[in-house]
Amino acid sequence: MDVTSETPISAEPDGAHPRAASITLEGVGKRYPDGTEAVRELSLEVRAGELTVLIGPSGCGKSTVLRMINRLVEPTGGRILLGDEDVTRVDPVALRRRIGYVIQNVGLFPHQTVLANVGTVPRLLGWSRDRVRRRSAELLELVGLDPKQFGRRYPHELSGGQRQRVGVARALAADPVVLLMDEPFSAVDPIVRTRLQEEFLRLQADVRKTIVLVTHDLDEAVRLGDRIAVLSEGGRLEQYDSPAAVLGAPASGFVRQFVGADRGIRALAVTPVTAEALDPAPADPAGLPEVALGSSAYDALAVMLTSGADRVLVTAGGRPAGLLTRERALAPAQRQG
Ligand SMILES: Nc1ncnc2c1ncn2[C@@H]1O[C@H](COP(=O)(O)OP(=O)(O)OP(=O)(O)O)[C@@H](O)[C@H]1O
Repeated sequence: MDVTSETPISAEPDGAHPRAASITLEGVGKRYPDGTEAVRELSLEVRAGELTVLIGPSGCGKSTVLRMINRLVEPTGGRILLGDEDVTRVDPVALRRRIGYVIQNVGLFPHQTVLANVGTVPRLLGWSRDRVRRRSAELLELVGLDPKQFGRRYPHELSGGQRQRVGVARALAADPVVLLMDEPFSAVDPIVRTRLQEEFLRLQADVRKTIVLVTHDLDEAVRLGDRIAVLSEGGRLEQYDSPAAVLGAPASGFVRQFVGADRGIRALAVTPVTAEALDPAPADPAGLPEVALGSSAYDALAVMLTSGADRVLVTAGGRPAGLLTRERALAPAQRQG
C-alpha cells in the first residue's frame, strides 16, 4: 500500500453533520460451532449519533452482539445494517477500519509510541504521513492528552486512565461511522472511571458518533446511555428504552430484578423536573429555594433537604415557572411496583 498517498475512503468530519451511521439488527442470531446459542434472534435499532448501552448478566451475549457488528464474530442468522448497507456484504477488514473498537485494557501496541498507536488505522488507510501525524495529535488533544508530553511515550509509561484515553483516540482516529466499546472503563478504579465517563460524555457531545457500549455497570449505563438495551440469556431483549424509563418503568420482572432495589434513587437522578409536575407559583416567591426547570428530581430534593423546605420554586430563564412539592419530586422513585 502506498502510505504517502491520500485516499478518499474516510472524509474529514464536517462539524455540522458529523459522519455517523445508524445500526439495525434484524433477527440476528449466533450459534457457536460447539452448539452454544449465544444470541437467538435479536432485533434492535441504534439511531445515528446515539449512544446505546447493552447491559445484562454475564454470558447473556453482549460481547457477541458487539462483535457481530464489526464481524469479529460472524452472525449465523439475520441481518446487520450499517446505515442501509448489509455488513455481511462488506469485506470484513475494510469494515473494521470504518468501525472504531475499544476494549477493556485497550489492547495498545506495546512497542509503538502513543502517536503511532493512535495513527494505526489512518496509516492503514494510506493517509499521508503528515496527515496521520496531524490527526493523531489532534485526537490526543481531544481526549485530554498533550501530544508533546505524551505522544512519544510508550503504553507502559502511561497510567491506566491515560491508556484508556489513547484507546478512545485510536478508535476515533479515522473518523469511524460507528464506535463499539466493550467494557471500556472497567479496568480503572472507580474515581478515574467516573472522570473518564464525564470526559467521554463531553467528547461524544462533540463528535456525536453512533456508539454501542457494553457494560456490567448499571450506573455507567444510566450515566452514558441515550438508550439502554437490557438483555437476558440468549441475547433476549427485555427492554430497550431511555435510562429513566428502564429505571422508572421496568418492562418485565427480569428488568425489575436486574435494576435492583436502589433503582428509585437512580430514577431520581435521570428524571428531569418538567412543567407538568408543577403547581402554580405563589404571587410572592421570595425566600423559597430555587432550581431551574430541567434539573433532575434528585437535585430538586437535594435543594429541599439542604434548605429545610418542602417545596422549591422552579424557574425557567430566570422567571418563576411553578412550585415543585417534595411529593411530586419523589414520584419518579415511587412509580414502580
Ligand atoms: N467462541 C465461543 N464458542 C462457544 N461459545 C462461546 C464463544 N464465545 C462466547 N460463547 C458463549 O456465548 C455466550 C455469550 O457470550 P458473550 O461473551 O457474548 O456474553 P457476555 O454477555 O458478553 O458475557 P460477559 O458479561 O461475561 O462478558 C456465553 O454462554 C459464552 O460462553
